[in-house]
Amino acid sequence: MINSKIENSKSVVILGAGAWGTALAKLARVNGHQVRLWSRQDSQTLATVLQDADIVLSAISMKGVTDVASLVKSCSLSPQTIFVTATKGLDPQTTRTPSQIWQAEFPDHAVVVLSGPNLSKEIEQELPAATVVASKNTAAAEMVQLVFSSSRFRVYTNPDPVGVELGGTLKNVMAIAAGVCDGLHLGTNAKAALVTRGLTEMVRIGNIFGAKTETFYGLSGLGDLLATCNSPLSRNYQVGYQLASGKTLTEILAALPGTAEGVNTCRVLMQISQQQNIPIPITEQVYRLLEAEVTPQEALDELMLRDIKPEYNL
Ligand SMILES: NC(=O)c1ccc[n+]([C@@H]2O[C@H](COP(=O)([O-])OP(=O)(O)OC[C@H]3O[C@@H](n4cnc5c(N)ncnc54)[C@H](O)[C@@H]3O)[C@@H](O)[C@H]2O)c1
Ligand SMILES: O=P(O)(O)OC[C@H](O)CO
Repeated sequence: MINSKIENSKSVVILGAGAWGTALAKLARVNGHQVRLWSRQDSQTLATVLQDADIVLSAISMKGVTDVASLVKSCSLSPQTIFVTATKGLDPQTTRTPSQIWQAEFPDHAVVVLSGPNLSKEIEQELPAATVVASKNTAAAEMVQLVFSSSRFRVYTNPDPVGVELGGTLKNVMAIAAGVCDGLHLGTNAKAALVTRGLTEMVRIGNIFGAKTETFYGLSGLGDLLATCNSPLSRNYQVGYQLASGKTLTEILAALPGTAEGVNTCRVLMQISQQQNIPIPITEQVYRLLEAEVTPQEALDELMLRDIKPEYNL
């Protein structure tokens, strides 16, 4: 039995009033919590909004996370305030994840990652969904679990924050590839191969960050990969689908509602792959396509004609 319609109502501040911040605000409000939604256009100062916050949840696009985290640092907060990050991206300057940025700014606070197969339009329509909240601080993750759990939003805890965070981040690049695959009408076999080999590539990158392999087989990895690679509601999938139809990236992004984080993530992953010398062939072809160095058909041919090899390096 979920007891999240708490006697003990929490004060939740959500930073970022875009599609995801707004959907998460609604979920916490339905459970009886006091929710304040802040965006950079807000007439109230951030310091006023943050007063007495039990939970500060960031649903800011990756490009704003570093600036907003340092803005929050200039405000006064209780030492018990829990930070939650729901951003799915990587910092292009440092290659850090959003939780690593928040934890570096607030080393004495608990930081929780929230990530899963959560297309915000479906959640706004009150369709059932599940997600994961992950932290090294189990009590903090359990508090966030209670705040958001309901009969239509099932929240699991997990002790591998970076693994949970990277599942949601890395699948965005695969969703661009899946959109291309569907846009080219390559069929179900091709899509299954792409998603499965994509997951192998996600695990390879995740292990460099210290993420656990098994985390990628859960909701935040495989789960979000399946949702995003199969739904036209995904902005990342839309980028790939429209690239396959011959549009340029500039044209696509100009008309896209909201953020497609996979574009920036793909560029950051290329830096990591060069520094660490790890093979990420699908990501590399998505990168070359985004940079207009190859056509969708050429990217496909490059992938199909790579050296043949065993499925696993045992
Ligand atoms: N929409 C979804 O279905 C969904 C689901 C799960 C996770 N996410 C992730 O959540 C994040 C936000 O996605 P979204 O769909 O809400 O995007 P969005 O484009 O609808 O909203 C982004 C928000 O970030 C804010 N922002 C951007 N740059 C900023 C800056 N420099 N300073 C302050 N604020 C800034 C914008 O004002 C806006 O409020 C992304 O990382 C996305 O991957 C989205
Ligand atoms: O619209 P996208 O591609 O950013 O995907 C949204 C969420 O990450 C799905 O879980």
